[in-house]
Amino acid sequence: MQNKQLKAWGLPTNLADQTYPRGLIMGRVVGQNHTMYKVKTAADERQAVFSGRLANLAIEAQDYPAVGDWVLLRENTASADMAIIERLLPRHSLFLRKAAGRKSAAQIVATNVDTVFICMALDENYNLNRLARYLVVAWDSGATPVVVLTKADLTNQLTQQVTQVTQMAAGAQVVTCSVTNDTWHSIVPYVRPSETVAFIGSSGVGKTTLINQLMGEQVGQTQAVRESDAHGRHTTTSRDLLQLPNGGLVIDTPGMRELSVLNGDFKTTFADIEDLARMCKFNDCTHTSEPGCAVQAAIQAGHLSQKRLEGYRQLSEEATTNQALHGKAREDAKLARMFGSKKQMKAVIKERRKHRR
Ligand SMILES: Nc1nc2c(ncn2[C@@H]2O[C@H](COP(=O)(O)OP(=O)(O)OP(=O)(O)O)[C@@H](O)[C@H]2O)c(=O)[nH]1
Ligand SMILES: [Zn+2]
Repeated sequence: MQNKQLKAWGLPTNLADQTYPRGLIMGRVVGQNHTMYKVKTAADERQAVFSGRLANLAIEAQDYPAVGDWVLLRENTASADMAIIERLLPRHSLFLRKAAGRKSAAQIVATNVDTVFICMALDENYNLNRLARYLVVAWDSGATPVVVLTKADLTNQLTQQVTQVTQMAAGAQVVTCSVTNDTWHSIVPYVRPSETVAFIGSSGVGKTTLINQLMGEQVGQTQAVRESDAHGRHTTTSRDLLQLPNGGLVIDTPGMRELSVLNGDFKTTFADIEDLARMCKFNDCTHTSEPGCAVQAAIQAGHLSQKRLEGYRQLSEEATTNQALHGKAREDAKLARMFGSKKQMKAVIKERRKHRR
């Protein structure tokens, strides 16, 4: 009974079929504001905090609940309207990025997404390398990417751009839309009842505008918080999962100034290059000047662009660097947990050495 309502919110069969400890209530995280979560249960929508944070248990960003997650709640006897998220249920997709700044902490963008709309505007936002960046992260998330070229009314090179994007996004569907005419309908077939879609892309590409179109008559009721940024523009600052009139579920994400790659799926995004690389004479070919390099041969023959190879190289190097940094950040976090802080850790080590002498 309970499950039927939750299925409308995207509850997958494998989670619905499990038995859970008595007294726990299942729900989906539909909003988050710092440490406070908004959870939709079959009966209501309630505020909750995460037990892992209270107990200082969670170690990594991935261990925290995020918008899109399925969780188990425990009623809080001390405070009737504040529940506790006791358990985070397994995810079928996880969109992760490196948090802004030099520290290489991972940050969850959204979870349990079925289709991710990678939005790129056909104005000065148009950038094929950035698109590749979004694609490697999106393919890695487990969701299916669809490239949405927005503001089609602002370009006079539509055909050429669509061709370039289609080549770059091999394997992913590409649609164009504009809200000034009715072409925004091109995204509608991907928004199916009980399935979750997420919109990602730079700030200002028109994500919220598209969501408002999907909301139809409910325009203005999107709950995303709109705040003015430094340039006085309105921008999305919180993440929310909304139910559309057609039963589809949508997650708006704050615009990203930069999407740094932590984990990426290069096999899918750059399948052409990875296929060629397997035919190189040397296993560790760097595709620069080695004899028998199939990648360079493809460039000479005009089957592959040098620019694409450079984009591939840059992104995979970035992923390697970020993973190394991330590994170090994880190690530091572990030490901090064991010793309180790096300073304390050093004090402990010093103390031990003294005793050994
Ligand atoms: N010309 C044109 N303008 C559009 C189109 N879609 C959106 N815009 C405009 O672009 C601006 C930014 O749109 P938003 O929907 O707020 O962009 P966003 O991606 O949600 O931005 P963030 O919330 O900062 O991430 C607004 O002024 C919209 O009116 C379009 O198809 N054509
Ligand atoms: Zn090679």
